[in-house]
This record gives sequence, C-alpha cells and structure tokens, in this order.
Amino acid sequence: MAQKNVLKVLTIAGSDSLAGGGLQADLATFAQAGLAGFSALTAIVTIDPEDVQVFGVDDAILAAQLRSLNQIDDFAAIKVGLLTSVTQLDLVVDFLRQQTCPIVVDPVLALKEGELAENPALVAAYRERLLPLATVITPNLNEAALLSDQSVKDIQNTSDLTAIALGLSQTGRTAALVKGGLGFLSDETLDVLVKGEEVSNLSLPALPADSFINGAGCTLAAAVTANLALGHDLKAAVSLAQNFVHQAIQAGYPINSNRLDGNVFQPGQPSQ
Ligand SMILES: Nc1ncnc2c1ncn2[C@@H]1O[C@H](COP(=O)(O)OP(=O)(O)O)[C@@H](O)[C@H]1O
Ligand SMILES: Cc1ncc(COP(=O)(O)O)c(C=O)c1O
Repeated sequence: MAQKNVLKVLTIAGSDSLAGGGLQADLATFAQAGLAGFSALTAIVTIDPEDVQVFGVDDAILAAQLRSLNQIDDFAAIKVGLLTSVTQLDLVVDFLRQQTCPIVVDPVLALKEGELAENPALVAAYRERLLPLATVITPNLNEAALLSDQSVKDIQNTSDLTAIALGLSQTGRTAALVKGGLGFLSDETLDVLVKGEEVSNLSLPALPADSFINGAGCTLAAAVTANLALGHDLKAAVSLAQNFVHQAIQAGYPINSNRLDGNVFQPGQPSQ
C-alpha cells in the first residue's frame, strides 16, 4: 500500500567521491532516520593525499535541479552543504526564500580533508544572504573564524569559543552550533550551541584523535536536519545528532589497507 506520510528532506551539497562526507553522508543519515532524501548536486569533490579538487556544477545545472525540486511543496527540513560560488549561493538563496521548513546551513569553507581555495566574496555572501535564512548554522572552528573575520589562532579556550558562537549568531541572525571538537577540554569534545541569549556547552567523551572521522561534520548537520524534520526542538535535535555522530565515529572504517584515512559510518537512528 502507498505510504502517504513519508517525510521529505533535501540536501543541497557536493558529492564526496570517497563517500565520507557530502551528499553521500547526508543521504545515508536521512535513510537511517526513515526519511525520504532528495538532493541537488553543487559540485564533485575528489580528494588525493596531496590535493583536494572541487569541480563546481554549471549554474544552469544547479538552477534546473532547484526548479525541479520546486515541484515539492512540503519539505520537512533542508540542509545546505558545499557551495562553490556566489552565483550558486544566490540560486540557493532564491530557492530557500520560498521554503517555510527548518533550514540547516553547514558552511563548508574549510575541510579537514585538505585545503579549499579562499573566497572572500563567498564568505561575505554567506554572512549577508544565506546565514539569515538558516534555523541553525554548523561551522567547524576554521569556518567560524572565517565567517567572523578572525584568526583561528585567536580561539584558544572555551570563552573564546563561546564568544565566536555568540558573535556569529548575532551577525548571522540565526542559531549557531560551533564545532570545537577536541582540544578545549581534557578528555571531552566541546561544541557550543547559541540560540538567542541561550548558550549550551555540549560535550561527549573524546574518542581517539586518530579515529576515522571524514564525514563527521556533514553527518552531524544531516542528523540535526533529520531531527528537526521529525519535530525535535533545536537543542534536542543537536544533542541527539551528537550522539549519532559519536556512534558513527566509533563505527568508522579505513578507506584502504594503509589505514591512514577513513570515514564515519552511519549505523542506528539519528533520533535515538
Ligand atoms: N575524536 C573525536 N571524538 C568524539 N567526537 C568528535 C571527535 N572529533 C570530532 N568529533 C565530533 O564530530 C563532530 C564533527 O566535528 P568536526 O570533525 O570538527 O567537524 P567538521 O567535519 O565539519 O570539520 C562534532 O560534534 C565534534 O565534536
Ligand atoms: C562535498 C563535500 N562536502 C563536505 C565535506 C566535509 O566533510 P566533513 O563532514 O568531513 O567535514 C566534504 C569532505 O570531503 C565534501 O567532499
């Protein structure tokens, strides 16, 4: 029998050929949550030990995907990942302005997998036009610094982390989850969530620093998206998503027999 109450979620993101992050992580996470995942591809990313290459899709191809997605009038939540140009960002902004569901923006401006070219015009466009449309943004430490015009070296302790999250939340007119990860507390991770005046320090036991974590950031933002689609409030959505990523890191796997690099793996359900 046809199921009419399937929740639909969308990711606008790049493809990670090595399948750790990007669209692949997002759709895997949505599937684990029992949601129907839709996608618009912005780029194809290839990662070699010495090089990350980003092949942005043509603007006309992104625009056509977004036009076709306009047929769907009941997305339960939307996630935005890698965008490669100001033109791509503005196409996405125009699409998002017609939506009423929660929107999670993961500003993919700095990868732990390798260097991305700096693009100050894109950073400015994020700040001015995309962040204000988000329910929550999920930058890592480097991305938070870029979006705040600060050096990551200035984020030394928990009060610096809180200050940058508060600043981003105010300038972006959105809630902000800044992923501090390891390095702030001795044997716990620290991610800071700011919503309005409320600051939550969210910690979990640190897993070994050499864990296979490619895709951890995308999986976290996708799980937050899934949990918002399922009706959780923001703080619960984030906290459940953190637990999911913790499990996904523990289930991580190496991509080859050198065992130097590897991906998270999404077992279980993001909302439990
Ligand atoms: N070694 C670790 N142990 C436990 N959690 C981790 C570890 N490294 C990262 N995380 C968590 O994984 C999530 C993604 O963080 P991070 O890898 O810094 O983001 P990104 O992939 O965007 O750079 C965060 O919730 C962070 O706290
Ligand atoms: C297309 C794309 N988006 C996002 C990311 C970020 O991945 P992570 O979740 O490891 O931060 C990657 C990493 O390779 C990627 O290729």
